[in-house]
Amino acid sequence: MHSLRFRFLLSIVLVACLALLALWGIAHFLVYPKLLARENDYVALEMGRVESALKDDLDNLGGDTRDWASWDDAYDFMQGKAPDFAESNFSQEMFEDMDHLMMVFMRMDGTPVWMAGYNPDTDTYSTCTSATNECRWMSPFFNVIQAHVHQQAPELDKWLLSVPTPAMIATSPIVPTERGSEPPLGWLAIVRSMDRPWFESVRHQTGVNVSIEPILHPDLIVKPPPIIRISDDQLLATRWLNAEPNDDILSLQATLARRDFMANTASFNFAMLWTIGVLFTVVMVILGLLEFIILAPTRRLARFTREQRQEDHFSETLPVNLIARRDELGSLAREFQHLLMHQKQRTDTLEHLSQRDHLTGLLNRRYLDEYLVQALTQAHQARHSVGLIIIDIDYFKAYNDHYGHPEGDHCLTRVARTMDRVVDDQGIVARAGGEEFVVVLPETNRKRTWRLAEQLRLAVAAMSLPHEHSRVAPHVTISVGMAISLPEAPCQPAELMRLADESLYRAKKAGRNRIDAHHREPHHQIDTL
Ligand SMILES: Nc1nc2c(ncn2[C@@H]2O[C@H](COP(=O)(O)OP(=O)(O)OP(=O)(O)O)[C@@H](O)[C@H]2O)c(=O)[nH]1
Repeated sequence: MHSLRFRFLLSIVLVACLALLALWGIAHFLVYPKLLARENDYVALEMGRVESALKDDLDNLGGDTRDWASWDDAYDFMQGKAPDFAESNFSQEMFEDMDHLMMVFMRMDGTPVWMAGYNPDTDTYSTCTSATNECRWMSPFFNVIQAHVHQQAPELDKWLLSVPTPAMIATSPIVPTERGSEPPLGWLAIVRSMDRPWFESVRHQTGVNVSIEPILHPDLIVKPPPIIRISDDQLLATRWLNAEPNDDILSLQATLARRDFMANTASFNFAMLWTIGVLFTVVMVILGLLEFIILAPTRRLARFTREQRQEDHFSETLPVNLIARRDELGSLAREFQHLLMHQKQRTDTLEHLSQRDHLTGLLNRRYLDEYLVQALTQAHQARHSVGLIIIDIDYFKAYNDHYGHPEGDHCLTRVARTMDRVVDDQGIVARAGGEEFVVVLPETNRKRTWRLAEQLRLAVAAMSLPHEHSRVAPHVTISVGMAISLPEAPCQPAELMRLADESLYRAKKAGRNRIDAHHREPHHQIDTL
C-alpha cells in the first residue's frame, strides 16, 4: 500500500518533470531555433556589409581604371605620341597608395605595350614592355587578363581572380575622352591583390575579420555550410564569390563573435534557472502545505481509528484540533465521532441485553457464570470468602396453575425487584432460570451471608403476595440454600453452585419457606412466618 504522502510526492515529481520537459521543449524547439535564426540574420547582415565593401572596392578599381583608360594622354600613349606618359605618371608610391599590384596597357589583340607592378613580397617596383625578366612574376596575371579581354566587349569590366593569388581586376578599353566615336586602341587592366593589407582595409571599414581562399575546380569538392559555429562564442561565415579562370570560386570567410547569441542565451538560461528555482520552491511549498493541511491530520485520524480497535484505548473524543477544523477533514472527524458515539451506545445496549434477563431485568445466567468465576478467582487471590445464595419460590407451579402464567410472570418480576433492592450493592442478583434466583456476595462471611438470606426470605414474605395454593403460607414464600467458599477451603464455581443447590434441596425437603446452609455451616432451624 502506498501512502498518500508517497502518491502526492510521486504526482508532484511527475508534474515537475513534465514542467521541466516542457521547459526543455520550449528551449530546444522554440527559443534556441529563434536565437539561431536571429544569429543567421546577423551573419547575413555582417557578410552583406563585407560583400558590399568588396563590391565598392571593385567599383572603385573599375572607376580608376576607366578614368585612366579614357584619359587622352593614355590614348596618345597607345598611339605612340606620348611615350613618357606611363613612366612619368605611375610610380611605386602611387601603386602603394592605390593598393595596386600591377597594371598593363595592351593592344586590342592583347599584345602588351607597357606594364608595371609592385611586388610587395620583394618590395620591388618594375616596369616592362612584356612579362619577362623582372616582370615575369606578372605573367600569370597577364595571361588571364589577356585571355579575358579576348572575349570581352570593349567596355569596362570588373572581376575576381583566384590564382596565382586572389585579386580583383578591372579592364577598360582605352578610348579618348572627347573624340567622339574613335575606336579603342587597346586595354588598360589594373590588378589589386586581395591579401593581408586588403583584409585590414576591409576590417577597418566593416569591423569584420575576413580572409579569402581560392577554391579551384569547385565542382569536385563538397562545399562547407555557409555558417559553422566553431564554439559558443565564435562562428565562421562563408560566402562564395565567382572568380576566373576556369569558373573557380573564392571562399570569403569571416570569423564573427556570437555576442548577441551568447547574451540572449545567457538571459534565457538565467530566466530558465529562475523558473526552475521557482518551480522547485512551489513544489516544496505545495508539499509542505499538503503535509500540514491534509496528510498530518489524516494520519492523526488514522492513528485515532487504529487505537479504537484496542479496547483499553477506547475513546469517544477525537483530538480537538481535528474536531475544530472547518473543512472537509473536520466534518469527516465530527461525523466519525458521531458514529463512534452511536456505535458505543449500541454496544452498551447490546451488552446490557446480553447480560440481563428480559422478564425481570435481573442479571442473567450467562453473566452469573462469568461473574462467579471472576469473583472466586479474585477472592482466592485476596483471601476473601464468597457467599452464594440460591432462592426458589415455593409451589410456583401451583401459583401458575391457579393465577395464570402472566400473573406468574408478574410475581416473578416483583420478587426479583424486592431481592434486588435487598441485596443492593452487597453483591449481584441473577435469575438462574425459571423461578430460581442466585445471589453472589463477593466479599462476605458466613454470618453476613446467612443474615442476607434471611433478609431476602423475610422481604419476600413481607410482600404478602397471595398464594392460595401454597401449603406453607397464604402468601408467596421462598426457600433458600446457601454455601460459602472460604479462603482456607476455596470452591470452584460448579462446586459452590452444587453445594448451594443441595442446601436448597434440603430446605425444600425440610418443608420450604426456610434457609439451609452447606453442612459446614451451623445448623439453623426452620424459620416460619
Ligand atoms: N409464569 C412463569 N412461570 C414459570 C417461568 N419459568 C418457570 N415457570 C414455572 O415455574 C414452575 C416451577 O415448578 P416446579 O419446578 O415444579 O416447582 P414448584 O411448583 O415451585 O414447587 P417447589 O419448587 O417444589 O416448591 C413451573 O410450573 C414452570 O412452568 C416463567 O418465566 N414464568
